[in-house]
Amino acid sequence: MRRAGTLPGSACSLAEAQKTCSRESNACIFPGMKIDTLLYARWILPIEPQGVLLENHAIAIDNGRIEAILPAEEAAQRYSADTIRHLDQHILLPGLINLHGHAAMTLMRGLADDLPLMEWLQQHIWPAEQQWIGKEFVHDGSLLACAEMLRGGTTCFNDMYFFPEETVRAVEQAGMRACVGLIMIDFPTPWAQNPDEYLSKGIALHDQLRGNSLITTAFAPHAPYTVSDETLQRIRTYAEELDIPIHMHVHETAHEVAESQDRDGKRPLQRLDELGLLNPHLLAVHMTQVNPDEIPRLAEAGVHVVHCPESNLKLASGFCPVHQLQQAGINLCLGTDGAASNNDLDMFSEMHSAALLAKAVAGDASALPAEAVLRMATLNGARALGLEQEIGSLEVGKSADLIAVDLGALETQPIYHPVSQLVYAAGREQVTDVWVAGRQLLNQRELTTLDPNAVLERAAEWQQRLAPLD
Ligand SMILES: CSC[C@H]1O[C@@H](n2cnc3c(O)ncnc32)[C@H](O)[C@@H]1O
Ligand SMILES: [Zn+2]
Repeated sequence: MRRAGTLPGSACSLAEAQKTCSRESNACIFPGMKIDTLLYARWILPIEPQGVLLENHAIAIDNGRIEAILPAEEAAQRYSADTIRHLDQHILLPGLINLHGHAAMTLMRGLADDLPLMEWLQQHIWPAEQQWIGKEFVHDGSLLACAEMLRGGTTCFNDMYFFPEETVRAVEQAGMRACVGLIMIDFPTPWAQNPDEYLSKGIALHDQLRGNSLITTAFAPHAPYTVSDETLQRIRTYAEELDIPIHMHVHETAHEVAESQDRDGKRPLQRLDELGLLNPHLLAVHMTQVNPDEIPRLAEAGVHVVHCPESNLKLASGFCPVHQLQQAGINLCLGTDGAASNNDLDMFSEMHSAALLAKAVAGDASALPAEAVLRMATLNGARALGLEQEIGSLEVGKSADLIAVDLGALETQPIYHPVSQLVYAAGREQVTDVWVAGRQLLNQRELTTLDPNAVLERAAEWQQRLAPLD
């Protein structure tokens, strides 16, 4: 790991200033340039360039974007700001990106535990969804999810759930960033009755969100076992036309693969390949059942794999071979899945679990080191969502989506390697501050956009409705 002063911006010559600053004029060379926010931090982990950790640097933020990253002394000379923070025992890093979840399912947290996937879905979750989901449910559950994610350092999430316009409403209230799923499942639900209705509602939402700087869309066919060939082909065509991702549960369990072999005489991945879905639009979630001969095909096709270690462990779904996938050059991302199968939306514990599990599965203690898992939880996720130019790393010109983590707590002392502390020792409660597009959404652990008491009240009401306590 290289340290200190390796990013542009460490010297204040005009040439450097022009490289460092996003503004076109040479205004940066005048001391005291006015910006919105100046964050001094003990450490900054930009993620890109890889291997860089800056010490005693500052991030200048203006108009929602990263204006400069530079040594603290230079920042003090160069900028004045409306908001200045001294984060003396903190590390600043990009906001975490949760690449798979069902936000509204926070309201089903703990409703049905200790069951395998299909029993959990068919006997508990789907019947509860048929009875309870609606606009209010999805809005309230999504708001609870946004509050939980923000307090845990997640600034962006990729979602798949019914009534996605209500998830959008919650995300807008929270001020977060999200990619909402245009869902598809081959049975009628309170959201839509048939594939045509699912598709037309999804495309209408996509049209409505055009130009939204924080919320994007992806097609979200539920899984190979719940969506027909015909519908998958339509989705492939639309995804290419609109240039948006396809977010899907794939090869989650051995049962899914065996059933597909019985029904179609082929594994789901082969079926998806024949339908033309193995391409860089596809975000294949779970992937616990992967044959060695499928890996080169996934790599060649540019498929992104979303690893959800805790949900896979809890549902006993299996183990995703992350080390092998990574060695093949596949873009690996990280997701929590919904709170009904995890049972939290904690990307810190997800990183911890991913790093440990990868070593056990590969039988190799060097598999998935801390820096690699942080990249999965940030830049790789941004890449899968087509947002690599905007978020995922702290780079000049990118959106100021970042978090501060206090490493001063006794749980993360002493500090030999801050990056190791983040993955192997820190907890989400050490996230103190969160910004999305330069706007502060968590300030010293206080949510700035959401009222936690109101969110809690609604969650308690839903719990009464779903399963009244005696
Ligand atoms: C079409 S909306 C999403 C749909 O997916 C269900 N779901 C939640 N978690 C999982 C999982 O791990 N595998 C498969 N399906 C899952 C959720 O309850 C909704 O019905
Ligand atoms: Zn899921």
